Amino acid sequence: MGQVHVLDHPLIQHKLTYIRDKDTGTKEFRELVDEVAMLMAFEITRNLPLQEKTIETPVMEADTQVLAGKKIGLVPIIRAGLGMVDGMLKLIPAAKVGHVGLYRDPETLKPHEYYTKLPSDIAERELIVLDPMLATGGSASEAIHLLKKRGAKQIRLMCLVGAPEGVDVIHNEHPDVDIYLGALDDQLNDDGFIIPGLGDAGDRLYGTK
Ligand SMILES: O=P(O)(O)OC[C@H]1O[C@H](OP(=O)(O)OP(=O)(O)O)[C@H](O)[C@@H]1O
Ligand SMILES: O=c1cc[nH]c(=O)[nH]1
Ligand SMILES: [Mg+2]
Repeated sequence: MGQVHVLDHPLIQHKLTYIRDKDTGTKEFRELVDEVAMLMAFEITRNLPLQEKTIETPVMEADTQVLAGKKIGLVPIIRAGLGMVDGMLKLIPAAKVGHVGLYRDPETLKPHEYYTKLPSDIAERELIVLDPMLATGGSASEAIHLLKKRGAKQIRLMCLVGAPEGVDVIHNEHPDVDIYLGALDDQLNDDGFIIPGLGDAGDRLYGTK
């Protein structure tokens, strides 16, 4: 079964508080999501492989390390996942970006795909699926199914806020996928919203309420 990592760095938790606050407006919300994505990128890249490199410092020769060049792919789930891309790219600028467009039907809560465009070499890349919200898990699970159908082999999922229901769905349907969250919240309400959550991430990012 995949692991769940709650990234409890104080800066992430502090910024998440203001992301959750209903009085935070669109501009600030977008900036905070960008910043938290960057901080989460710092944590999620801890496992990147290094290789030895010998250099000359001004004083002497030194055996040091540089990134081994593992290929990364970011896959935001449109719309809300787009808000996390720039923050990730600040720390992983060489990553390629694929897009999966899904919306959740408000009645059935089932995801509907409307757009997919991926780098041609996803099978060779470690993919990080981005979406601020992991609620029922339907959207993230569908995105991961879709990536696997197109050849993806290594996938991780990164969300700002998750519900236990969504975590269970990913564990059951994709036991090979580790999940990285800013917070694991209590549960879903009757409308399928995470509580306490932060509301509708896409609407808050783009001001479409
Ligand atoms: O885990 P789930 O129950 O599937 O819910 C989570 C999904 O719902 C939201 O997207 P939404 O459908 O609102 O689309 P949007 O990003 O275009 O607003 C969110 O960004 C996730 O993609
Ligand atoms: O709480 C939720 C659940 C699904 N989608 C959101 O944007 N927020
Ligand atoms: Mg939405």
